[in-house]
Amino acid sequence: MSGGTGSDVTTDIQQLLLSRVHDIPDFPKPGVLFKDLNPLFADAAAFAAVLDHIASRWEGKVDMVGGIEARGFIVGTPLAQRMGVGFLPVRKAGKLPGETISQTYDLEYGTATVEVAKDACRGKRVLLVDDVLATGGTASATAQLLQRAGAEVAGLEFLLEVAFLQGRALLADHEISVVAQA
Ligand SMILES: O=P(O)(O)OC[C@H]1O[C@H](OP(=O)(O)OP(=O)(O)O)[C@H](O)[C@@H]1O
Ligand SMILES: Nc1ncnc2[nH]cnc12
Repeated sequence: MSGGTGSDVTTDIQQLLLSRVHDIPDFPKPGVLFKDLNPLFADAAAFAAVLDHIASRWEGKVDMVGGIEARGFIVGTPLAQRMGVGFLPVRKAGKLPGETISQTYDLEYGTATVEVAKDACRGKRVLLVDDVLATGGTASATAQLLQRAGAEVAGLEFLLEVAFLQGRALLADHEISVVAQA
């Protein structure tokens, strides 16, 4: 789902994914409806189908898959393996050894800083992946980070978009795809 239309196959994938999202009210703080994708990750066949769907969309168009700690690692590592490209870990502050570049951003429930190793993605076409697109703060900060690190952000892919938070508005300069919207 990139522009809001979809084939029957896409609809099947959307339904499959949505059937494996657990809504948790007031987590991690009051007023947030947390979208828990652990039921998808726990279902090998459903998760594989979703990963195959994403891989077919980006195959041949990227040199690396970048995943945002922590849930982006769950999605990004198996996706990179499927696509036959390397995985780029985008980590929260203070976790990476060596020289790093960092970017701070606001979250729906706090603030955070992401970091990448200084020379890990220079000149590479990177597909940035995460489980959820909410306010867009994490993804937008990470896209800026990768560009500052010399990468081309070839696109961004999310399993689930929390549409009412309008995170896409922060990512208007990028190609975005989401498997499903909630
Ligand atoms: O669009 P946004 O409003 O920026 O929110 C989306 C981000 O929030 C969640 O991560 P979180 O920061 O909770 O960390 P985690 O992956 O370690 O659970 C999610 O995995 C995204 O990275
Ligand atoms: N509502 C939400 N559900 C799951 N992950 C999130 N990250 C930011 N907002 C979220």
